[in-house]
Formats: sequence, C-alpha cells, structure tokens
Amino acid sequence: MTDSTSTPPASLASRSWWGWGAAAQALPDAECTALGALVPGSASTPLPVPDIAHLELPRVRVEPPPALAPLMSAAPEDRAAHTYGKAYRDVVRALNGDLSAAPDQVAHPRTEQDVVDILGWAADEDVAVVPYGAGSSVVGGVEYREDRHRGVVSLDLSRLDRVLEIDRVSRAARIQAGALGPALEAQLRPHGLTLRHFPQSFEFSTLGGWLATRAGGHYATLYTHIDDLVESLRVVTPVGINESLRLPGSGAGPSPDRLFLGSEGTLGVITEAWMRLQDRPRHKASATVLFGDIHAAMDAVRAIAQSGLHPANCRLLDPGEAALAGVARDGESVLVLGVESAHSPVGERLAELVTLARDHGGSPTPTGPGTEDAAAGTWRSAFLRMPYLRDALARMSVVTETFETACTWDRAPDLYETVRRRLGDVVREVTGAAGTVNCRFTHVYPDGPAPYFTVIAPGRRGDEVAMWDEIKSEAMRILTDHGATVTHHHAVGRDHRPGYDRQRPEPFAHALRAVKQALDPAGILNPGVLVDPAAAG
Ligand SMILES: Cc1cc2nc3c(=O)[nH]c(=O)nc-3n(C[C@H](O)[C@H](O)[C@H](O)COP(=O)(O)OP(=O)(O)OC[C@H]3O[C@@H](n4cnc5c(N)ncnc54)[C@H](O)[C@@H]3O)c2cc1C
Repeated sequence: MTDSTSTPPASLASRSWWGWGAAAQALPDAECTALGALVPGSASTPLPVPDIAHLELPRVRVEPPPALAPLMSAAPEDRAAHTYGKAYRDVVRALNGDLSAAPDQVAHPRTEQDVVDILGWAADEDVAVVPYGAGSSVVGGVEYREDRHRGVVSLDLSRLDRVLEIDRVSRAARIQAGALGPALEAQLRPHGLTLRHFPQSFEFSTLGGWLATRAGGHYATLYTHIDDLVESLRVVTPVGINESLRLPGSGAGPSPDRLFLGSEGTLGVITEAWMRLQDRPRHKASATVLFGDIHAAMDAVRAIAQSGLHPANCRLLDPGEAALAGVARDGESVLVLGVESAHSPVGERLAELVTLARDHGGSPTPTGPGTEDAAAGTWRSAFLRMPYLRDALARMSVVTETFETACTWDRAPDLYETVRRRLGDVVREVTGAAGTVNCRFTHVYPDGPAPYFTVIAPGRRGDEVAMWDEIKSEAMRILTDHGATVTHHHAVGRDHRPGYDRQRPEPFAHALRAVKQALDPAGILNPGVLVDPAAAG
C-alpha cells in the first residue's frame, strides 16, 4: 500500500465544529432571525454560537503511549469537533455547549499501520475506538454513549485521502477511505472518470463513511447505494487485515464485502477500497412535471420506476416540500426528472419519461426536453443550501429534522398519509403548533419508493432535543407498523438501534453478535452501534 502523509484537507480546517459544512457559510444572526420569523412561535433571537474556549470539556482520562502521541490530539477544538455527528439533536446540543460526550483523544493516523497500532493499543488498554470519516452521521454513529471503557478515541481517517491506483482497463480505482467526496472526484477527473456517488453530504463525508453506512447517492434509480460500486474492501480489524479479492461478481458463498458494508465501524476500520468507476456523463437533460394530486404523482413515479428507463433523477416532492423549495404553486406536487449518459444523447429517453408522467395526469413545465430545466436548477440549489438553513432554524429553536425509509409500493400511499396525519398530530401535541410534515421520494425502485420526511415546528428553548426525540419515536413506530425500514440510507447508528433490533431477524442478530465477538473480542470498536457484545445479549 502507498501510504499517505498529507495534512488535513483545507476544507476540513475551515469546517464548522458545531454545525454543517464550512463555518463561513453559516447564516449570520440577522438571517437566522429573518428565517425564524417564517416559523410562527419560534424564538425571536438566535441561540449564540458558543466559544469553545469557554466550554467545559470532560477530564482527559487516557494518554497515548509515546509512539502514538504524535498522532493524537486532546486539544479542546479537536475534541469538541469530534463529539457529535451532524443530526439536528447534535447541532442543538453543541449550541448549548454540552460536550459531555467528547472523546478523550482524537487520532489522525497517517498510514494503515498507524490504524493497526492504535487498535492494538486500544484493545490492550480497554479504550473504545470510534472510527470517524467526516462526522456527518445523522444517527449518533460517531458519539460514544457508554461508560464501559477507560477512555474513548475518535479515529479520524481524513489523512488517508488518496486515490492510490487506477485500473483504466477494468475502470476501477483503489481509494483510501478518508477521501472526501470532492477530493476523490478531483483525483479521478483528469482520467475522465467518476465514482458518481453524490450524497447530499458529498462535500463533507468520506468514502469510508459511505461504505460503513451503505450511503445512498443522489441518483434515484439503478446504483442508488454505494454497495453496488464496490469491487473489494481492505479492512483493519482488531484480529487482522481482511482484504477481499477484486472481482466483478462472484457466487462464492456469502460476500465478505457485504459483511463490512454497513458495519458502521463496529467490525473493523475500512482503510481502502477498489471502487467501480464510470465514464463522466456528457449528455444531460432534465424536466419538471407538476401534479395536482400526489397519489397520481405516486402512480406516475411507480410507472417510471418499472419502465426500465432508469432516470438518474426521479424526485417526487409533495406539495409542502415543493413549496419549501420554491418550485411549485400551492397544492402542487413536483416531479423532477433527470437523465444522463456518457455515450449517447438523452433527449428521447427524457421525452419517454415525460410522456409516462403526462399519461398519469402530470403537466410538464414549458421547458422542452433536452435542456437543463430552471425549476430543477432551483430545486438543486435549495437542496444544497438546506443543511445551512437547518442550522439557522436550530439556532431559532425551531424543531427541524428529517427521517427516511423505504417500503413496497403497495404500502407507500398509506404510509405517506399515515405519517402526515399521525405525525402531524404528534407535532401539534408536542410543540403546541401545527408545524409541517413534508415528504419527497429520494430513490425509487421497481418494487417501492424511499420516502424522506421533513418535520418543521417551533420548539421551546431548552426542550428542543426532547421534543424531537418524542416526534421521532412516534415516526419510528409508524414505520414499523407499515413494515417499512428504520432507514433507507442514513444508517442505524445509536439512534435507530431500537427499531433496527425489532426489524432484523433473530438468527441474523445472533450471527452478528458472534461476528462482533470474533473480530472485536475486546469490544472496543464503536460500542453501542448495531449490536451489543455477545455476553450483553
Ligand atoms: C446534511 C446531510 C446530508 C446527508 N445526506 C446524505 C445522503 O444524501 N445520503 C446518505 O446516505 N447519507 C447522507 N447523510 C448522512 C451521512 O453523510 C452519511 O451517513 C455518510 O455516509 C457518513 O460519512 P462520513 O464520512 O461523514 O462518516 P462518519 O459520520 O464519520 O461516520 C459514519 C459511521 O461510519 C463509521 N465509519 C466512518 N468511517 C469509517 C471507516 N473508514 N471504517 C469503518 N467505519 C467507519 C463511523 O464509525 C460511523 O459509525 C447526510 C448527512 C447530513 C448531515
């Protein structure tokens, strides 16, 4: 392996420690106040962003041995920035200066051997290790919540950020796990290649994080999850390095890669992967179709998902979501369609998709097929700005968060209506205000959609996290009742454990505990996520 000795990418140095993305892009106080005014009942002034220098961090309980000391930091800025992920409840707790979950040390391995050494030391010293890509988890994936260990190290992989090798013939690349989306794509671009995996968190999340959480990219059909792009994985486990063969496909028993995909840092540290690449698309077109009836729109999307036309984008925004993004009139649902190809023009395919939508009662906006559509562009910029707006609303004590799922088409309309109705009631009970519960379909499959819900309601200052937890727990109950998954792409982490424990079959849970025991016998890797040690049940 070629070892990386790079310094942290510039984008990480300027990252917000408490909220999303680049610190400089956080909304100023006046804009927070103006935004808060759009949510009647919210606070009139923004919560101040605390100065880390004035915050109390827990005492550092463990010190690294001299050989590892150069890789570790117990600086308050590092510990604060690695305390939480980027869920709403993380942002609110950070804004409130609650850093009680801060790790004792933050490790920045420069080589794979550093990872091996850190895990060896941690197992001997009973120190928990929480693998950390860019900390964009929204499910408590990087926050230690136990008290079973002598200390906690956040293992930040961001210095392992290189594309190490490109196999042009097989169209694949060997990439280190700590590479952020933009750095990874920048290294592939000169070769005319792309991984073509663009989660909304693309700028501030890593390949290793995507693999460990089975992330979902932007594209609505075909290769939705990162899983399908993996050729082989290299994983440092506490009992040795697991490297799978590079293969385009294989029927040789259960897949070793599938064991580690979605393992969320509990079974090993992914250090690199051979990833399948694609030629960069040269032909693109998008269109927007309006629907007066959300159920007709769902039927259209189902027809499209089952048509074999595989649009790159097929986002259905319900009326609330479309209004929020500023792309429709009152009461209208919006379907944003996009097609791409590296090889041939896509106008005809887009026209076929638009016809299918029209056949189900949709009205295409005037822009003709074959061009980039204005509403699609507006939606895209709103989409990328959304996390910064979420943080601004959080500062105004607005309860604002999302949850996502997937279910089969036969259940989708009822799930949509039930979530909107029942969760709407719960939002009213918990916050005392109507609030909004909106939905978009982020990914669609021939047998079902992945609905993604957004809740916005005024909160009570100081109670925001408790209020959201109550709303979320009802949301999880509704999903379970409908046979829908606790997550389509946000992962399990710590927040989805109760629902995940109910969802997975017991023999599988038993096997997972045994795997955990075999690969991580000291139980140091990301404790509390996915599965508890065998003895703990
Ligand atoms: C604004 C916003 C938008 C988002 N949009 C999307 C989206 O479109 N699609 C989507 O799927 N998710 C999305 N997410 C969630 C999040 O970005 C993903 O879960 C992402 O895959 C996490 O990557 P990361 O590098 O930040 O990992 P982290 O948050 O650092 O870690 C996530 C989990 O993976 C483990 N882990 C990280 N790196 C490694 C490694 N090298 N080896 C082993 N375990 C590791 C961690 O221990 C943790 O359990 C979004 C989050 C936010 C805040």
